[in-house]
This record gives sequence, C-alpha cells and structure tokens, in this order.
Amino acid sequence: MVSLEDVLAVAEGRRRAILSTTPDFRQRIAKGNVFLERLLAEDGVVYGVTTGYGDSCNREVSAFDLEQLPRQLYTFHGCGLGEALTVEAARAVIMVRLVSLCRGVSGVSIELLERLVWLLDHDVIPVIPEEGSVGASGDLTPLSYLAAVLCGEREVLHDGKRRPTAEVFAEHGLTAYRLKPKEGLALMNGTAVMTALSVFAFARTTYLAQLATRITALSVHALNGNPYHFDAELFAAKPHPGQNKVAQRLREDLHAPESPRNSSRLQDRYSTRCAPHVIGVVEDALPWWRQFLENELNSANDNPLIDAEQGKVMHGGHFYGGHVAFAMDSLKQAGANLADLLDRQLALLVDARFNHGLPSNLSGAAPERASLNHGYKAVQIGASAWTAEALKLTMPASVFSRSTECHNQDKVSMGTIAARDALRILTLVEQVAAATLHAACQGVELRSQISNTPLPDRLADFLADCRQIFPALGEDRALEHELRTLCDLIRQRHWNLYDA
Ligand SMILES: N[C@@H](Cc1ccc(O)cc1)C(=O)O
Repeated sequence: MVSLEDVLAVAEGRRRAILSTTPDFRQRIAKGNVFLERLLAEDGVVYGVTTGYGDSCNREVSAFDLEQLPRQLYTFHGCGLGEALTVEAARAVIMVRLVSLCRGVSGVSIELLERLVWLLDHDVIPVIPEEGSVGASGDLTPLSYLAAVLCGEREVLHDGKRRPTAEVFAEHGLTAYRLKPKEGLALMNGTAVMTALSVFAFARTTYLAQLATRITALSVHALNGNPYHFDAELFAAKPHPGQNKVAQRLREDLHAPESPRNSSRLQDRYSTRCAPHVIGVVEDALPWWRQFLENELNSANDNPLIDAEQGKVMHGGHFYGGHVAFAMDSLKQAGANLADLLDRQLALLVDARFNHGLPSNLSGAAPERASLNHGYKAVQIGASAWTAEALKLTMPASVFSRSTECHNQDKVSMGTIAARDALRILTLVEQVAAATLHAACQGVELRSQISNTPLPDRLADFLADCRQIFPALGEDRALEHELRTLCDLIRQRHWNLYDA
C-alpha cells in the first residue's frame, strides 16, 4: 500500500518512484495488455478502444482510425483553464496516476509506466491547468495534459522554465510516446488530480492542528487563562481520542498536570476553553480522511477495467471521486474552524477588556509613546478578513453536481473543486496562524513583565526559537514580511511540535 507520505516525498523530490522489478509485477502488467489485444482481435469491439467516449460509446471507430483515438481524446480535452498546478502538485499527479495504473487492471503497458517514471526522474513536469474537471469521469481535462506531454505535445516545466515538450524531449534524446489503444483512457479517466491535491491538504491540515494547539497554549498563558480546563480526568469523561490528545498536549505545554480540588480560577472563554473540542475534530477526522484518500490512491479508478485472469472487461464508474470530495468538503470545514478559533484568540489578546492586564493591542511601545502606537490592531483586522474568506469557502462542492456530457455524466463528484477549495482555505488558515503566533509570542513576553508566573519549559523553548525568526514588537512596524516568512515556515513544517 502506498501512503500519502510516499506521494508527498516523491512530489517534493525527496524520494524516487521506482517500479517493481519482480517478475510477478511485470507479468501482471503484460497480461492485461496481451488480453486486451486478444479481445480486440477476437471480438472486434472494446469500449473506449474501438468506440467513441462516454455518451458517444455507440459510435464505432473504424479499424483504420483506432490508433488516432487516444490522441483524439487528449486533444479535445485540451481546454483546461485557470492557474497551472505547481511543480510539486503536478509531480504528485504523475505519482498518483502511476500507483493506480500499477495495479495492473487498466490494460496499460510497462513502457507507459516507465515513461511516467522518466518524467519524474528527469523533472519534466506537465503544465496542468487546474480548472475544468467535474471529478467524475475522472479528472479528464487536467489529465489530458499528462497524456499529451507523454506524446511530446503541449508544455512542461523543466529547470524552472515553461517550455514546449517537444524541445525538452529532443534535448534528452527522447522520442514521443505512442499511446496504445486503451492507454489514453487509462491515463485520463481517473481521480489522480483531486487525490494528488488532497495529499497536500492532508499534510498541511495535520501540521496546522498541531500548530493551533501550540498557539493555544501560548494564548492561554498570555491571557493568564486557566490551564486546568485541559485536565486529564475531565477529558477521560469525553473519550474522543483526538480531542484527548489535544488536551494532553495543552496540559504538557502549560505544565498543568493535575487540577486543584476546587479551582478558584475563572472559566475562560470558549476559544481557549474549548480549543481541544475544535482542534480535536481535526485530529479525530485525520484517520478517516487518510483511509478515504489512501484507498482512493491505491485503487484502480478508471473505466473499463481489465481482468486478464478471468478474461473479461468490466464496465463501471470507478472514476467517480465521491470519497475524495467528501473528505475535502469536510476538511474545508474543520480546517476553517481552526482559523476561526485562532482569530478569536487573537481578538481576546488585543482587547484590554479581555486580556487580563496586557496593553491595548499588545503594543510593546514605551508608556509615553502609547497613544501613537497601535500594535497588532491591523494584524487582528487582517486575521478576521482571512478567517471570513476561509469560512466563506467552506460551502461544500459535492452538492453542486451538474448533469453534463449529454447527460451521460448526470451525477458527478466535484471532488477536484473541493480539493482546490481546501488548499485555498488552508493558505488562509496558515495566514491566521502566522498572525496569531506572532501576537501570542508578544503576549507571553508582555505577561512576564506583569506577572511572576514562570513560562513552562516547552513554551519557553518554542518562544526562544520564534525569537530567532522575528523580534518582539516595540514601536509599530510593518509586519508583512515577517508574516510571509512565518507562512513559508509553516508550509515547510519548520517546527517539530509534538511526538505522535
Ligand atoms: N468517463 C467515461 C469516458 C469519457 C471520456 C471522455 C469524455 O469526454 C467523456 C467520457 C466513461 O468511462 O464512461
């Protein structure tokens, strides 16, 4: 079973994709191909091989034109619009398609698989426009760019430049690939784009859940909040495992192992008291998102499938990305809730009515300069804007199914749109996290000036690390570049936050 992390490693260029050399694997792939050819010779008709596609399946293609058919398929799907996928995302697309085709039920040849590996190895990466897939019939239009590039057409990203594929192939002495009869359909008729994008969404969300936990601990300390809200026995009474994990991390960060018999502390506002209940939803959803995505990743998700052992062609709808769509639609909501949680913490931190004695807007300016300085006022406004935008994008995509392709595809998943929404939302969540992290570090240091409660070790170490990256805010300064640096570091999973 290939994991989400395996795909990420190949996408980020940390690992190579290597085809198995076992005779078993090679034979399985070869068998599918041989069976298809036999079927063609004996029966003369195979859907998508000797017929038109989709609604046009009752149109027979003459033997003379068969070789043309796969080229025709990627050509008429060359209508993608929108931004091009990043190199990493496009590498993930190749890897995900490779994993699926390696199952040996798509009727492709070993040469095709080797060509996909060649693209990854030589970093010759198709330019894939991200819009134009309804996510059932697979990601036909974006995947047509992969098929076309294998055949030496359209454009690739190579050495950081966008260039004609033919030119780059020529430089490497590579001839254009000639797709065999079913290979166009096998490449394009699947869920590789939405699944590839989901791999990134999953990794970023996993990290954001941990970062939101660390920021919450900083906020609680800065606000002089009640660390006993995260008591072990309290949480044992509500046994969601992910939620308990968040409470435990907060307990350890805040160094509050056991609560007193009858705490005299106030009950804090929900954005800190209920943080395990918000972040815990993400932690508890991660395992089932993983299950949905890894099952999809390791599946044959094209049509038709070839069972060479039994000697039959099976027609179905495995290109339907319903599981990915549902995973991404729910990830959008749980992820955007992290932004909302942190934005509310930031709202408490900057407000002298709620922050238990910290200066207004967390300004670190000297008292005689207080009227001039505005501290984190604009950063908090920004965080609210990013949060609102994230929340607005949580509208589920999967409920917007459109009947399309002359009503052949009359129910579709919209999983690719859900995955793209998820990535945009996560960018906004990262921005809110960067803003809240910056302010929470400031809050913790301002707290130490007015109280002698020591900063627990784990938070002190983390703060020291942050101070290598950005200084405290004294006089007002423009924080854009620092926030951008923080966003980049968050994307790179810079801090090692918690053990599993
Ligand atoms: N997904 C369709 C095939 C198809 C291919 C290209 C299209 O433009 C439309 C439909 C099927 O397998 O049934």
